[in-house]
Amino acid sequence: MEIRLDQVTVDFPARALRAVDQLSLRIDVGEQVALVGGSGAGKTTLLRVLLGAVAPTAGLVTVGGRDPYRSRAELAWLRRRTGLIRQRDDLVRGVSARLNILMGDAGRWRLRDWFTIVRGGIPHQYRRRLRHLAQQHGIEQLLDAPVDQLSGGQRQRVALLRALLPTPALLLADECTSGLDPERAAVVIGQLRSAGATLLLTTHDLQIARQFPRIVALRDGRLVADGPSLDSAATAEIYRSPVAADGPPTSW
Ligand SMILES: Nc1ncnc2c1ncn2[C@@H]1O[C@H](COP(=O)(O)OP(=O)(O)OP(=O)(O)O)[C@@H](O)[C@H]1O
Repeated sequence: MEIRLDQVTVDFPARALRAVDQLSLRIDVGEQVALVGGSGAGKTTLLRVLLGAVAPTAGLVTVGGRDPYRSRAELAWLRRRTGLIRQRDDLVRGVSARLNILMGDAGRWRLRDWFTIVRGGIPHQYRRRLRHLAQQHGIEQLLDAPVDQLSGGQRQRVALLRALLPTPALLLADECTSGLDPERAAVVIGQLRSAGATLLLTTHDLQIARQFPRIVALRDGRLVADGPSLDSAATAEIYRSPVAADGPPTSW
C-alpha cells in the first residue's frame, strides 16, 4: 500500500512537545523501509499516525490513497489491510497460539466463525493458510499450546503470524526485533520481507536497518536522511540525540 505524508506535524500540547515536525515522505507499494532514530525521535508516533490512531496537528496523510482521519469507513478499510507487530508481547494470555493467530482477522469473523472457534476449531477459510504459515515459521506443533507456555521467540512468531494471517497489504513493525539475538532478528526480518506487503519497520539498531533497501532516519520528529544507506553525517546526526549523550547504544 502506498504511503504519503505531506508536511505532517504531531503536537502533544499537554507536554508542549512536537513529536513529528513537518514530515514529508512517500513510500511506494511493496517498498520495504527501515525507520531509524534514537529514543523519542518520533518513530512510534509516525506508525500511529499511519494506523489512524494519532491525528496529525497539521499536514496530510494518505495510506492506500485513503485518509484514515476522514471517516470511520476509511479507517476500517485501512485497518483491515494493515498488520501490526509491536515490541511488547501483546498476545492474549491463557489461550492457545492458534486462537491468538486467528484473532488477527477477528474483525471479519461471522457468527458461525465464532461458534467454530469457541468449540476449538478453525473456520474453513483459515485452515490452509494457518497451516501453511505455521509450517513456514516452524510452530505447527505449538498451535494448541497456551501462549504462556511458549518461549519469547515462539511468542514472537505467534504475533508475526497473527499479523500475517489476513494477508496484509501494509505491515507496520515497531521495534519487533529488539531483545532478539542477531541471527533470530535476521530470520524475523527475512520473514517480514518475504510477506509481499509494503513494510515499515522501526528500529534503533543500524545492523537491522542495513538489511533494508531503504532507510529513513528521524531526529526530533524531523527527517534527517532517506536513502539506501546512512552516511556518517546522518548517523552522527541521530547520535546527537539527548538520549545518546552518554554514548551510542552498543548495537549501533
Ligand atoms: N500520547 C503521548 N502524549 C504525550 N507525549 C507523547 C505521546 N506519545 C509519544 N509522546 C512523546 O513523543 C515523543 C516521540 O515519541 P515516540 O514514541 O514516537 O518516539 P520513538 O522514536 O518511537 O522512541 P522509542 O524508540 O523510545 O520508542 C517522545 O518524547 C514521547 O515521550
